[in-house]
Amino acid sequence: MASFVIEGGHKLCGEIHPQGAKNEVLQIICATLLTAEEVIVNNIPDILDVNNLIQLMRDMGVTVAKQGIDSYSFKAENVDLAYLESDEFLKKCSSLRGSVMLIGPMVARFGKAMISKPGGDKIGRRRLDTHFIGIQNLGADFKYNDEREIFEIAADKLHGTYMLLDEASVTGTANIVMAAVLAKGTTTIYNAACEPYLQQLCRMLNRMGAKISGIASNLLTIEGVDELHGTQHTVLPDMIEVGSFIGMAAMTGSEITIKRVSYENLGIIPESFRRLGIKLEQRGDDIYVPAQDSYQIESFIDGSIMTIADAPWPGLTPDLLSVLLVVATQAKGSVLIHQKMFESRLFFVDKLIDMGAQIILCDPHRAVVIGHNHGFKLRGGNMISPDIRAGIALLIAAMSAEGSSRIHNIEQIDRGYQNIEGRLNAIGARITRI
Ligand SMILES: CC(=O)N[C@H]1[C@@H](OP(=O)(O)OP(=O)(O)OC[C@H]2O[C@@H](n3ccc(=O)[nH]c3=O)[C@H](O)[C@@H]2O)O[C@H](CO)[C@@H](O)[C@@H]1O
Ligand SMILES: C=C(OP(=O)(O)O)C(=O)O
Repeated sequence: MASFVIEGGHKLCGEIHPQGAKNEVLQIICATLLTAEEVIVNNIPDILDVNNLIQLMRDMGVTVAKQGIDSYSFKAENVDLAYLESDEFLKKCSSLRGSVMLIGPMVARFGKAMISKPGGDKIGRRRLDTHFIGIQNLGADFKYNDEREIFEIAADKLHGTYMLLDEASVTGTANIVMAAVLAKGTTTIYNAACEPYLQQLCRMLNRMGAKISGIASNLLTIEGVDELHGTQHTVLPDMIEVGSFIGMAAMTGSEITIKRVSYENLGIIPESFRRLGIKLEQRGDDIYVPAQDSYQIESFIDGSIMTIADAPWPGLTPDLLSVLLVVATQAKGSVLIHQKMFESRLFFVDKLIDMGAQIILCDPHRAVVIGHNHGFKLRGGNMISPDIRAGIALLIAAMSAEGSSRIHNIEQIDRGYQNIEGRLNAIGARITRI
Protein backbone atom coordinates (compact mmCIF):
# COMPACT_ATOMS: atom_id res chain seq x y z
CA MET A 1 0.00 0.00 0.00
CA ALA A 2 1.63 3.28 -1.11
CA SER A 3 1.25 6.54 0.82
CA PHE A 4 1.57 10.27 0.28
CA VAL A 5 3.48 12.48 2.69
CA ILE A 6 2.24 16.05 2.34
CA GLU A 7 3.92 19.15 3.70
CA GLY A 8 1.01 21.52 4.23
CA GLY A 9 0.79 25.28 3.89
CA HIS A 10 2.31 25.75 0.43
CA LYS A 11 0.37 27.83 -2.03
CA LEU A 12 -0.14 26.75 -5.63
CA CYS A 13 0.61 29.08 -8.51
CA GLY A 14 0.34 28.63 -12.26
CA GLU A 15 -1.53 26.55 -14.80
CA ILE A 16 -2.84 23.02 -14.61
CA HIS A 17 -4.40 20.86 -17.33
CA PRO A 18 -7.19 18.44 -16.45
CA GLN A 19 -6.83 14.86 -17.66
CA GLY A 20 -9.42 13.04 -19.79
CA ALA A 21 -12.61 12.01 -17.96
CA LYS A 22 -12.36 8.64 -16.20
CA ASN A 23 -16.07 7.90 -16.24
CA GLU A 24 -16.38 8.75 -19.93
CA VAL A 25 -13.39 6.76 -21.07
CA LEU A 26 -14.56 3.61 -19.26
CA GLN A 27 -17.76 3.70 -21.37
CA ILE A 28 -15.91 4.54 -24.58
CA ILE A 29 -13.41 1.69 -24.23
CA CYS A 30 -16.23 -0.81 -23.63
CA ALA A 31 -18.04 0.53 -26.73
CA THR A 32 -15.06 -0.33 -28.96
CA LEU A 33 -16.20 -3.97 -28.59
CA LEU A 34 -19.25 -3.16 -30.73
CA THR A 35 -17.29 -3.21 -34.00
CA ALA A 36 -14.61 -5.35 -35.64
CA GLU A 37 -13.11 -2.16 -37.10
CA GLU A 38 -10.51 0.09 -35.51
CA VAL A 39 -11.56 2.80 -33.06
CA ILE A 40 -9.01 5.43 -32.08
CA VAL A 41 -9.51 7.15 -28.73
CA ASN A 42 -7.62 10.34 -27.77
CA ASN A 43 -7.10 12.03 -24.39
CA ILE A 44 -7.11 8.78 -22.42
CA PRO A 45 -5.96 9.42 -18.83
CA ASP A 46 -3.10 7.31 -17.51
CA ILE A 47 -4.90 6.11 -14.37
CA LEU A 48 -5.26 2.77 -12.65
CA ASP A 49 -8.92 2.07 -13.55
CA VAL A 50 -8.38 2.86 -17.21
CA ASN A 51 -5.10 0.96 -17.49
CA ASN A 52 -6.77 -2.08 -15.88
CA LEU A 53 -9.63 -1.91 -18.39
CA ILE A 54 -7.20 -1.57 -21.33
CA GLN A 55 -5.32 -4.64 -20.06
CA LEU A 56 -8.61 -6.52 -19.73
CA MET A 57 -9.42 -5.67 -23.37
CA ARG A 58 -6.02 -7.02 -24.44
CA ASP A 59 -6.62 -10.21 -22.44
CA MET A 60 -9.96 -10.60 -24.25
CA GLY A 61 -8.13 -10.61 -27.59
CA VAL A 62 -8.72 -6.98 -28.60
CA THR A 63 -5.73 -5.52 -30.46
CA VAL A 64 -4.76 -2.40 -28.52
CA ALA A 65 -1.96 -0.14 -29.79
CA LYS A 66 -0.62 3.02 -28.25
CA GLN A 67 -0.75 5.71 -30.97
CA GLY A 68 0.53 8.71 -29.07
CA ILE A 69 1.06 10.03 -25.57
CA ASP A 70 -2.63 9.65 -24.66
CA SER A 71 -4.11 7.97 -27.77
CA TYR A 72 -4.86 4.29 -28.26
CA SER A 73 -6.41 2.25 -31.08
CA PHE A 74 -8.73 -0.66 -30.29
CA LYS A 75 -9.62 -3.38 -32.81
CA ALA A 76 -12.03 -6.01 -31.50
CA GLU A 77 -11.75 -8.30 -34.53
CA ASN A 78 -10.87 -11.55 -32.77
CA VAL A 79 -12.41 -11.51 -29.32
CA ASP A 80 -11.58 -14.66 -27.35
CA LEU A 81 -15.03 -15.71 -26.19
CA ALA A 82 -13.64 -18.69 -24.24
CA TYR A 83 -11.50 -16.34 -22.12
CA LEU A 84 -14.68 -14.58 -20.98
CA GLU A 85 -15.63 -17.75 -19.11
CA SER A 86 -12.29 -18.06 -17.33
CA ASP A 87 -11.89 -17.46 -13.61
CA GLU A 88 -9.04 -15.06 -14.41
CA PHE A 89 -11.31 -12.77 -16.47
CA LEU A 90 -14.09 -12.84 -13.90
CA LYS A 91 -11.69 -12.07 -11.06
CA LYS A 92 -10.29 -9.07 -12.92
CA CYS A 93 -13.82 -7.75 -13.60
CA SER A 94 -14.68 -7.91 -9.95
CA SER A 95 -12.00 -5.37 -9.07
CA LEU A 96 -13.08 -2.83 -11.68
CA ARG A 97 -16.41 -1.02 -11.57
CA GLY A 98 -16.29 -0.01 -15.26
CA SER A 99 -16.14 -3.66 -16.36
CA VAL A 100 -19.90 -3.99 -15.80
CA MET A 101 -20.27 -2.05 -19.07
CA LEU A 102 -18.77 -4.96 -21.02
CA ILE A 103 -22.12 -6.77 -20.74
CA GLY A 104 -24.11 -4.54 -23.12
CA PRO A 105 -21.63 -4.63 -26.03
CA MET A 106 -20.81 -8.33 -25.53
CA VAL A 107 -24.40 -9.52 -25.52
CA ALA A 108 -25.28 -7.23 -28.45
CA ARG A 109 -22.43 -8.36 -30.67
CA PHE A 110 -21.70 -11.93 -29.54
CA GLY A 111 -24.98 -13.01 -27.91
CA LYS A 112 -23.38 -13.79 -24.56
CA ALA A 113 -21.62 -12.22 -21.59
CA MET A 114 -20.44 -13.19 -18.12
CA ILE A 115 -19.92 -10.94 -15.15
CA SER A 116 -18.98 -11.27 -11.53
CA LYS A 117 -20.00 -8.57 -9.11
CA PRO A 118 -17.86 -5.59 -10.21
CA GLY A 119 -15.71 -3.57 -7.82
CA GLY A 120 -15.10 0.16 -7.51
CA ASP A 121 -15.42 2.31 -4.44
CA LYS A 122 -16.73 1.11 -1.12
CA ILE A 123 -19.19 3.93 -0.88
CA GLY A 124 -22.35 2.01 -0.07
CA ARG A 125 -24.67 -0.39 -1.83
CA ARG A 126 -24.29 -0.20 -5.58
CA ARG A 127 -27.05 -2.17 -7.14
CA LEU A 128 -27.07 -3.27 -10.75
CA ASP A 129 -30.83 -3.75 -11.18
CA THR A 130 -31.13 -0.99 -13.80
CA HIS A 131 -28.46 -2.68 -15.96
CA PHE A 132 -29.92 -6.15 -15.64
CA ILE A 133 -33.60 -5.25 -16.04
CA GLY A 134 -32.81 -3.00 -19.02
CA ILE A 135 -30.86 -5.67 -20.87
CA GLN A 136 -33.47 -8.29 -19.93
CA ASN A 137 -36.11 -5.97 -21.43
CA LEU A 138 -34.20 -6.22 -24.70
CA GLY A 139 -34.65 -9.99 -24.56
CA ALA A 140 -31.48 -11.27 -22.87
CA ASP A 141 -31.66 -14.14 -20.41
CA PHE A 142 -29.84 -13.69 -17.07
CA LYS A 143 -28.84 -16.69 -14.95
CA TYR A 144 -27.01 -16.54 -11.63
CA ASN A 145 -24.45 -19.33 -11.31
CA ASP A 146 -24.36 -20.05 -7.57
CA GLU A 147 -21.24 -22.13 -7.63
CA ARG A 148 -19.09 -19.58 -9.49
CA GLU A 149 -20.98 -16.56 -8.09
CA ILE A 150 -21.34 -15.03 -11.55
CA PHE A 151 -24.10 -13.88 -13.88
CA GLU A 152 -24.38 -15.59 -17.25
CA ILE A 153 -26.21 -13.55 -19.87
CA ALA A 154 -27.35 -14.93 -23.25
CA ALA A 155 -29.49 -13.75 -26.18
CA ASP A 156 -29.93 -14.98 -29.75
CA LYS A 157 -30.97 -11.53 -30.88
CA LEU A 158 -31.92 -8.45 -28.87
CA HIS A 159 -35.19 -6.68 -29.69
CA GLY A 160 -35.92 -2.98 -29.20
CA THR A 161 -38.61 -1.98 -26.73
CA TYR A 162 -39.82 0.91 -24.52
CA MET A 163 -38.43 1.10 -21.01
CA LEU A 164 -38.73 3.46 -18.08
CA LEU A 165 -35.67 3.10 -15.85
CA ASP A 166 -36.29 2.93 -12.11
CA GLU A 167 -33.34 5.29 -11.62
CA ALA A 168 -31.16 7.35 -13.93
CA SER A 169 -28.13 5.11 -13.51
CA VAL A 170 -25.02 6.37 -15.34
CA THR A 171 -23.33 3.07 -16.16
CA GLY A 172 -26.75 1.38 -16.40
CA THR A 173 -27.89 3.74 -19.17
CA ALA A 174 -24.56 3.32 -20.99
CA ASN A 175 -24.88 -0.46 -20.82
CA ILE A 176 -28.45 -0.47 -22.17
CA VAL A 177 -27.60 2.00 -24.95
CA MET A 178 -24.65 -0.15 -26.03
CA ALA A 179 -26.89 -3.23 -26.13
CA ALA A 180 -29.74 -1.43 -27.95
CA VAL A 181 -27.68 -0.01 -30.83
CA LEU A 182 -27.41 -3.50 -32.40
CA ALA A 183 -30.91 -4.69 -31.38
CA LYS A 184 -33.65 -5.27 -33.95
CA GLY A 185 -36.14 -2.41 -33.98
CA THR A 186 -36.46 0.71 -31.86
CA THR A 187 -35.60 1.10 -28.19
CA THR A 188 -36.85 4.04 -26.14
CA ILE A 189 -35.22 4.71 -22.77
CA TYR A 190 -37.04 7.14 -20.48
CA ASN A 191 -35.40 8.42 -17.25
CA ALA A 192 -32.07 7.84 -18.97
CA ALA A 193 -29.00 9.37 -17.33
CA CYS A 194 -27.64 12.22 -19.47
CA GLU A 195 -24.22 13.17 -18.03
CA PRO A 196 -21.69 14.48 -20.58
CA TYR A 197 -20.12 10.99 -20.29
CA LEU A 198 -23.28 9.55 -21.87
CA GLN A 199 -23.65 12.34 -24.40
CA GLN A 200 -20.12 11.63 -25.57
CA LEU A 201 -20.80 7.88 -25.77
CA CYS A 202 -23.97 8.42 -27.84
CA ARG A 203 -22.18 10.83 -30.19
CA MET A 204 -19.38 8.35 -30.71
CA LEU A 205 -21.87 5.52 -31.38
CA ASN A 206 -23.66 7.70 -33.96
CA ARG A 207 -20.33 8.33 -35.70
CA MET A 208 -19.94 4.54 -35.80
CA GLY A 209 -23.31 4.23 -37.60
CA ALA A 210 -25.78 4.00 -34.69
CA LYS A 211 -29.05 5.95 -34.79
CA ILE A 212 -29.53 7.56 -31.38
CA SER A 213 -31.66 10.66 -30.88
CA GLY A 214 -32.53 12.63 -27.77
CA ILE A 215 -28.86 12.96 -26.78
CA ALA A 216 -28.42 15.13 -23.63
CA SER A 217 -32.03 14.50 -22.57
CA ASN A 218 -33.54 11.80 -20.37
CA LEU A 219 -35.47 10.31 -23.31
CA LEU A 220 -33.25 8.41 -25.73
CA THR A 221 -34.54 6.75 -28.89
CA ILE A 222 -32.33 4.16 -30.53
CA GLU A 223 -33.09 2.61 -33.89
CA GLY A 224 -31.13 -0.63 -34.05
CA VAL A 225 -28.68 -1.16 -36.93
CA ASP A 226 -27.01 -4.36 -38.23
CA GLU A 227 -23.43 -3.31 -37.64
CA LEU A 228 -21.18 -0.49 -36.51
CA HIS A 229 -17.92 0.83 -37.97
CA GLY A 230 -14.65 2.32 -36.79
CA THR A 231 -14.25 5.95 -35.74
CA GLN A 232 -12.08 8.44 -33.83
CA HIS A 233 -13.10 9.89 -30.49
CA THR A 234 -11.63 12.49 -28.13
CA VAL A 235 -12.51 12.25 -24.44
CA LEU A 236 -13.66 15.43 -22.64
CA PRO A 237 -11.65 16.91 -19.75
CA ASP A 238 -12.52 15.28 -16.41
CA MET A 239 -15.11 17.57 -14.78
CA ILE A 240 -14.49 15.99 -11.38
CA GLU A 241 -10.81 16.81 -11.67
CA VAL A 242 -11.66 20.39 -12.68
CA GLY A 243 -13.84 20.70 -9.56
CA SER A 244 -11.11 19.15 -7.41
CA PHE A 245 -8.62 21.79 -8.65
CA ILE A 246 -11.06 24.63 -7.92
CA GLY A 247 -11.45 23.28 -4.39
CA MET A 248 -7.70 22.92 -3.94
CA ALA A 249 -7.07 26.53 -5.01
CA ALA A 250 -9.74 27.87 -2.64
CA MET A 251 -8.55 25.85 0.37
CA THR A 252 -4.90 26.81 -0.08
CA GLY A 253 -5.64 30.47 -0.97
CA SER A 254 -3.92 30.00 -4.32
CA GLU A 255 -4.20 31.64 -7.70
CA ILE A 256 -4.38 29.09 -10.49
CA THR A 257 -5.67 28.73 -14.03
CA ILE A 258 -7.27 25.45 -15.01
CA LYS A 259 -6.72 25.11 -18.74
CA ARG A 260 -9.16 23.89 -21.40
CA VAL A 261 -11.94 22.70 -19.10
CA SER A 262 -14.73 22.42 -21.74
CA TYR A 263 -16.74 24.93 -19.74
CA GLU A 264 -20.06 24.24 -21.46
CA ASN A 265 -19.88 20.63 -20.25
CA LEU A 266 -19.36 21.49 -16.56
CA GLY A 267 -23.06 22.08 -15.93
CA ILE A 268 -23.79 23.34 -12.43
CA ILE A 269 -20.27 22.63 -11.07
CA PRO A 270 -18.81 26.19 -11.24
CA GLU A 271 -22.02 27.61 -9.72
CA SER A 272 -21.84 25.12 -6.82
CA PHE A 273 -18.38 26.43 -5.86
CA ARG A 274 -19.64 30.02 -6.26
CA ARG A 275 -22.40 29.25 -3.75
CA LEU A 276 -19.62 28.59 -1.21
CA GLY A 277 -18.36 32.09 -2.00
CA ILE A 278 -15.44 31.00 -4.16
CA LYS A 279 -14.60 33.41 -6.95
CA LEU A 280 -13.83 31.92 -10.32
CA GLU A 281 -13.80 33.38 -13.80
CA GLN A 282 -14.39 31.77 -17.15
CA ARG A 283 -11.61 32.98 -19.45
CA GLY A 284 -12.24 31.49 -22.88
CA ASP A 285 -12.27 27.78 -22.15
CA ASP A 286 -10.10 28.17 -19.02
CA ILE A 287 -11.12 28.75 -15.40
CA TYR A 288 -9.15 31.35 -13.47
CA VAL A 289 -9.33 31.09 -9.67
CA PRO A 290 -7.88 34.20 -7.93
CA ALA A 291 -6.13 33.97 -4.56
CA GLN A 292 -8.79 34.48 -1.87
CA ASP A 293 -8.19 35.07 1.85
CA SER A 294 -11.82 34.47 2.66
CA TYR A 295 -14.93 33.09 0.95
CA GLN A 296 -18.40 33.40 2.37
CA ILE A 297 -21.09 30.74 1.94
CA GLU A 298 -24.30 32.16 0.49
CA SER A 299 -27.66 31.72 2.17
CA PHE A 300 -30.77 30.79 0.26
CA ILE A 301 -32.93 33.75 -0.84
CA ASP A 302 -35.25 33.20 2.15
CA GLY A 303 -32.25 33.48 4.49
CA SER A 304 -32.07 29.78 5.35
CA ILE A 305 -28.83 27.81 5.55
CA MET A 306 -27.33 26.69 2.24
CA THR A 307 -27.75 23.03 1.30
CA ILE A 308 -25.54 21.41 -1.30
CA ALA A 309 -26.99 18.12 -2.48
CA ASP A 310 -26.31 15.70 -5.33
CA ALA A 311 -28.86 14.89 -8.04
CA PRO A 312 -28.83 13.10 -11.39
CA TRP A 313 -27.48 15.29 -14.21
CA PRO A 314 -28.00 18.19 -14.84
CA GLY A 315 -28.00 18.26 -11.02
CA LEU A 316 -24.75 18.23 -9.07
CA THR A 317 -22.64 15.09 -9.43
CA PRO A 318 -22.18 13.16 -6.15
CA ASP A 319 -18.52 12.74 -7.06
CA LEU A 320 -17.76 16.35 -6.02
CA LEU A 321 -19.53 16.47 -2.67
CA SER A 322 -16.48 15.32 -0.69
CA VAL A 323 -14.43 18.12 -2.26
CA LEU A 324 -17.15 20.73 -1.64
CA LEU A 325 -17.39 19.53 1.95
CA VAL A 326 -13.68 19.91 2.65
CA VAL A 327 -13.62 23.35 1.02
CA ALA A 328 -16.50 24.44 3.28
CA THR A 329 -14.39 23.72 6.38
CA GLN A 330 -12.44 26.96 5.73
CA ALA A 331 -15.36 29.03 4.40
CA LYS A 332 -17.15 31.77 6.31
CA GLY A 333 -20.57 30.44 7.31
CA SER A 334 -22.32 27.09 7.46
CA VAL A 335 -23.61 24.62 4.93
CA LEU A 336 -25.48 21.34 4.95
CA ILE A 337 -23.92 18.76 2.63
CA HIS A 338 -26.52 16.18 1.64
CA GLN A 339 -25.20 13.10 -0.16
CA LYS A 340 -28.45 11.54 -1.37
CA MET A 341 -27.14 8.82 -3.63
CA PHE A 342 -24.51 6.98 -1.61
CA GLU A 343 -24.79 5.94 2.00
CA SER A 344 -21.14 5.54 3.03
CA ARG A 345 -19.42 8.40 1.33
CA LEU A 346 -19.41 10.89 4.20
CA PHE A 347 -17.78 8.75 6.89
CA PHE A 348 -14.36 10.19 6.01
CA VAL A 349 -15.36 13.40 7.84
CA ASP A 350 -14.10 11.87 11.11
CA LYS A 351 -10.58 12.37 9.72
CA LEU A 352 -11.32 16.02 8.99
CA ILE A 353 -12.70 16.41 12.52
CA ASP A 354 -9.42 14.95 13.86
CA MET A 355 -7.61 17.63 11.85
CA GLY A 356 -9.69 20.33 13.57
CA ALA A 357 -12.61 20.81 11.18
CA GLN A 358 -16.02 21.67 12.64
CA ILE A 359 -18.42 19.14 11.20
CA ILE A 360 -21.52 17.46 12.57
CA LEU A 361 -22.25 14.17 10.86
CA CYS A 362 -26.04 14.09 11.25
CA ASP A 363 -26.53 10.68 9.64
CA PRO A 364 -24.78 8.70 6.88
CA HIS A 365 -26.16 11.07 4.23
CA ARG A 366 -25.89 14.50 5.83
CA ALA A 367 -23.16 16.61 7.38
CA VAL A 368 -23.27 20.19 8.62
CA VAL A 369 -20.00 22.09 8.14
CA ILE A 370 -19.25 25.22 10.15
CA GLY A 371 -16.43 27.01 8.40
CA HIS A 372 -13.36 28.43 10.15
CA ASN A 373 -13.03 31.37 7.74
CA HIS A 374 -9.30 30.59 7.60
CA GLY A 375 -9.07 31.77 11.22
CA PHE A 376 -7.82 28.36 12.32
CA LYS A 377 -5.74 26.09 10.09
CA LEU A 378 -6.39 22.35 9.98
CA ARG A 379 -3.67 20.26 11.69
CA GLY A 380 -1.68 17.71 9.69
CA GLY A 381 -2.94 14.15 10.23
CA ASN A 382 -2.34 10.49 9.56
CA MET A 383 -5.17 8.98 7.55
CA ILE A 384 -6.32 6.27 5.17
CA SER A 385 -8.11 7.07 1.94
CA PRO A 386 -11.37 5.11 1.95
CA ASP A 387 -12.45 5.97 -1.61
CA ILE A 388 -11.29 7.97 -4.60
CA ARG A 389 -13.09 11.24 -3.85
CA ALA A 390 -12.59 11.14 -0.07
CA GLY A 391 -8.94 10.53 -1.00
CA ILE A 392 -8.66 13.74 -3.02
CA ALA A 393 -10.62 15.64 -0.35
CA LEU A 394 -8.14 14.47 2.30
CA LEU A 395 -5.27 15.47 0.03
CA ILE A 396 -6.77 18.96 -0.27
CA ALA A 397 -7.16 19.13 3.53
CA ALA A 398 -3.53 18.04 4.01
CA MET A 399 -2.25 20.58 1.47
CA SER A 400 -3.94 23.38 3.39
CA ALA A 401 -3.00 22.09 6.86
CA GLU A 402 -0.29 23.18 9.26
CA GLY A 403 2.48 20.59 9.45
CA SER A 404 2.87 17.36 7.65
CA SER A 405 0.27 14.67 6.90
CA ARG A 406 0.35 11.14 5.65
CA ILE A 407 -2.36 9.51 3.51
CA HIS A 408 -2.30 5.73 3.17
CA ASN A 409 -4.03 3.60 0.53
CA ILE A 410 -3.44 6.16 -2.21
CA GLU A 411 -4.22 3.47 -4.80
CA GLN A 412 -7.76 4.79 -4.34
CA ILE A 413 -6.58 8.23 -5.55
CA ASP A 414 -4.54 6.66 -8.37
CA ARG A 415 -7.73 5.00 -9.67
CA GLY A 416 -8.85 8.37 -10.94
CA TYR A 417 -6.11 11.01 -10.81
CA GLN A 418 -3.15 10.86 -13.18
CA ASN A 419 0.30 11.49 -11.63
CA ILE A 420 -1.43 13.80 -9.19
CA GLU A 421 1.65 14.51 -7.06
CA GLY A 422 3.79 15.30 -10.12
CA ARG A 423 1.25 17.72 -11.54
CA LEU A 424 0.57 19.45 -8.21
CA ASN A 425 4.24 19.66 -7.22
CA ALA A 426 4.89 21.39 -10.57
CA ILE A 427 2.71 24.29 -9.36
CA GLY A 428 3.99 24.47 -5.80
CA ALA A 429 2.66 21.56 -3.74
CA ARG A 430 4.99 19.38 -1.60
CA ILE A 431 3.75 15.82 -1.94
CA THR A 432 6.01 12.76 -1.78
CA ARG A 433 4.97 9.25 -2.72
CA ILE A 434 6.50 6.59 -0.47
C1 LIG B 1 -17.71 4.42 -13.49
C2 LIG B 1 -18.73 5.47 -13.28
O1 LIG B 1 -19.21 6.08 -14.22
N1 LIG B 1 -19.03 5.76 -12.01
C3 LIG B 1 -19.99 6.80 -11.72
C4 LIG B 1 -21.39 6.28 -11.92
O2 LIG B 1 -21.52 5.11 -11.12
P1 LIG B 1 -22.77 4.14 -11.30
O3 LIG B 1 -23.26 4.19 -12.72
O4 LIG B 1 -22.36 2.86 -10.74
O5 LIG B 1 -23.86 4.82 -10.39
P2 LIG B 1 -25.43 4.92 -10.63
O6 LIG B 1 -25.71 6.12 -11.51
O7 LIG B 1 -25.95 3.61 -11.08
O8 LIG B 1 -25.97 5.20 -9.17
C5 LIG B 1 -25.18 5.67 -8.14
C6 LIG B 1 -25.95 5.63 -6.85
O9 LIG B 1 -26.95 6.60 -6.87
C7 LIG B 1 -28.20 6.04 -6.66
N2 LIG B 1 -29.13 6.78 -7.56
C8 LIG B 1 -28.85 6.89 -8.88
C9 LIG B 1 -29.72 7.55 -9.73
C10 LIG B 1 -30.89 8.12 -9.17
O10 LIG B 1 -31.70 8.69 -9.88
N3 LIG B 1 -31.08 8.03 -7.84
C11 LIG B 1 -30.22 7.37 -7.03
O11 LIG B 1 -30.45 7.29 -5.81
C12 LIG B 1 -28.07 4.59 -7.02
O12 LIG B 1 -28.99 3.78 -6.31
C13 LIG B 1 -26.65 4.31 -6.59
O13 LIG B 1 -26.53 4.02 -5.24
O14 LIG B 1 -22.33 7.27 -11.54
C14 LIG B 1 -22.27 7.67 -10.16
C15 LIG B 1 -23.41 8.65 -9.93
O15 LIG B 1 -23.22 9.83 -10.65
C16 LIG B 1 -20.90 8.24 -9.87
O16 LIG B 1 -20.81 8.48 -8.49
C17 LIG B 1 -19.79 7.28 -10.28
O17 LIG B 1 -18.55 7.94 -10.23
C1 LIG C 1 -17.40 6.48 -7.44
C2 LIG C 1 -16.52 6.68 -8.39
O1 LIG C 1 -15.98 5.73 -9.17
P1 LIG C 1 -16.45 4.21 -9.42
O2 LIG C 1 -17.84 4.28 -9.97
O3 LIG C 1 -15.47 3.73 -10.44
O4 LIG C 1 -16.35 3.49 -8.09
C3 LIG C 1 -16.00 8.04 -8.69
O5 LIG C 1 -15.42 8.23 -9.77
O6 LIG C 1 -16.17 8.95 -7.86
